[in-house]
Amino acid sequence: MIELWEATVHAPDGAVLVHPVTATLTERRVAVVGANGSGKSTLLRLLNGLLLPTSGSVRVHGRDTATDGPAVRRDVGFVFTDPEAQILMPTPREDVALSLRGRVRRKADDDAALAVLERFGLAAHADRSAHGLSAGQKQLLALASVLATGPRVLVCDEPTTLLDLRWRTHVDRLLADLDAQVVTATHDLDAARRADRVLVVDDGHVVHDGDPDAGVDLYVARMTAGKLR
Ligand SMILES: Nc1ncnc2c1ncn2[C@@H]1O[C@H](COP(=O)(O)OP(=O)(O)OP(=O)(O)O)[C@@H](O)[C@H]1O
Repeated sequence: MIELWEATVHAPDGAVLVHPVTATLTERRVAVVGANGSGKSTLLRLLNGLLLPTSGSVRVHGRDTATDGPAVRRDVGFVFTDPEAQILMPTPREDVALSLRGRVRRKADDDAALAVLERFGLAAHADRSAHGLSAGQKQLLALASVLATGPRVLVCDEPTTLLDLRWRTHVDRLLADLDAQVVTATHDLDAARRADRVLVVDDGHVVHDGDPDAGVDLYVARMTAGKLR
């Protein structure tokens, strides 16, 4: 469960990037939609304490991101739009194994890492350079490594943007089947309609919070009518 109470984000120059948001997210699948630069990523970064609200609070499973950041981040996995930001090791196998084992290296984890990579179509690349992967493969690796940590909540910032149709479908299914709560910022409106709850962000304001179809319809109407703030 994620609880935002009057959570607000100001830029250093005082501009309001996220206007006060109060919401209790209990649904398993929550989608966040909005135009480029509307504040989706900023809102998502609040959810694991990557960014702290400048006023108000954010709690995950009862823990405040401001006072209990490390514990929150153990529970909340975050998949960035740019996979380069989270590939830490030279090869895919090592990257996933690091997530599985923490700091102690064990052969069993290297084998388990290969099984994880298999699920993401990356087994053949397990021992090649992670930075030599294609953009879509890097996105799959970033997702595989985060899922290997077994998060209770997964926050994804446009996780399928770089993927071809086959892998987008695969990742959509995989996310749908996870036990973890998943909060996703997405420009894929069909995926947003399949969520349990949709938040629409417009110029830092949450202008809809609730029914997915109504939210996506509102977003499309605002975009096509040019009624962005
Ligand atoms: N540290 C910061 N200082 C000033 N402005 C910022 C800062 N971080 C983000 N912004 C601005 O806040 C706004 C929202 O950015 P954000 O990345 O949250 O948008 P987004 O909805 O995720 O966009 P996209 O769909 O393009 O990824 C943008 O105008 C961005 O330039």
